[in-house]
Amino acid sequence: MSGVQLQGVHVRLGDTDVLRDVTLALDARSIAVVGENGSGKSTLARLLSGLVAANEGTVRVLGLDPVRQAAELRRRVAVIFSNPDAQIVMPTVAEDVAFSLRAEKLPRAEKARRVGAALDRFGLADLADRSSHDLSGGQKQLLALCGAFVRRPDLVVADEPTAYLDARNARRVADHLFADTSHPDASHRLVLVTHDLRLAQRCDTAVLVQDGTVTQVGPPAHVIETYEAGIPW
Ligand SMILES: Nc1ncnc2c1ncn2[C@@H]1O[C@H](COP(=O)(O)OP(=O)(O)OP(=O)(O)O)[C@@H](O)[C@H]1O
Repeated sequence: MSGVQLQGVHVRLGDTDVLRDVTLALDARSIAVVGENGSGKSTLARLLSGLVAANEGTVRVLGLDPVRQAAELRRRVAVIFSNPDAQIVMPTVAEDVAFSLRAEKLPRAEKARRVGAALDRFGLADLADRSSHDLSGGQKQLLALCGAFVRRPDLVVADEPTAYLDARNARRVADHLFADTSHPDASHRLVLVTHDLRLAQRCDTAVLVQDGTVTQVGPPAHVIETYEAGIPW
């Protein structure tokens, strides 16, 4: 299964060339995307999730064309944002996780089993009947993750998933994102947009985005060094 391949990609939003001439071929299991505010990282994440289309160039994610094979991409790619409120739709925690499986053709008992296992795994079993909107920010992000992982995605695209979390919840969320790929619900690849450079270090490879273009790809330590060297203190 191939990962991410971009060839000469341009994305224009309004009057802005947000991504310019991006060419990438990445097969790492975890990819960090780092760079300054407004450099184009979220747009790159949205491009890989099929939420934004390229104006020029070719995009392949897991070998799929995100425009022509949008339904298949949505089935195999899960997206996590900084603000979990954008992803929580059902009144209770258990219903919200079950909602993620609505499109899966599975027997009802199997769906219930998967929801139960996912709630356990994300430490939400005791909160199953609680109102999803009354959870704390950290619990909500775990719920968003639970809803993403219950579908057993092949790729998780996470855009600053720890931005609003305290240290303990940030670590919990990160541990789930990087979870042992032998776990039945976690044999996924990860694209992680983050300003947390320690988190970026945990990835297999990193991409530096500067002013709408990818300027470096390589081991996270090298890419972070380049990024930090370019910041005027
Ligand atoms: N829908 C849009 N229309 C016009 N410009 C946009 C749109 N979305 C994003 N942009 C612009 O594209 C640029 C890149 O935005 P993007 O959100 O991808 O950056 P980012 O690197 O994720 O930033 P941050 O680290 O602050 O989240 C910014 O200048 C932003 O204002």
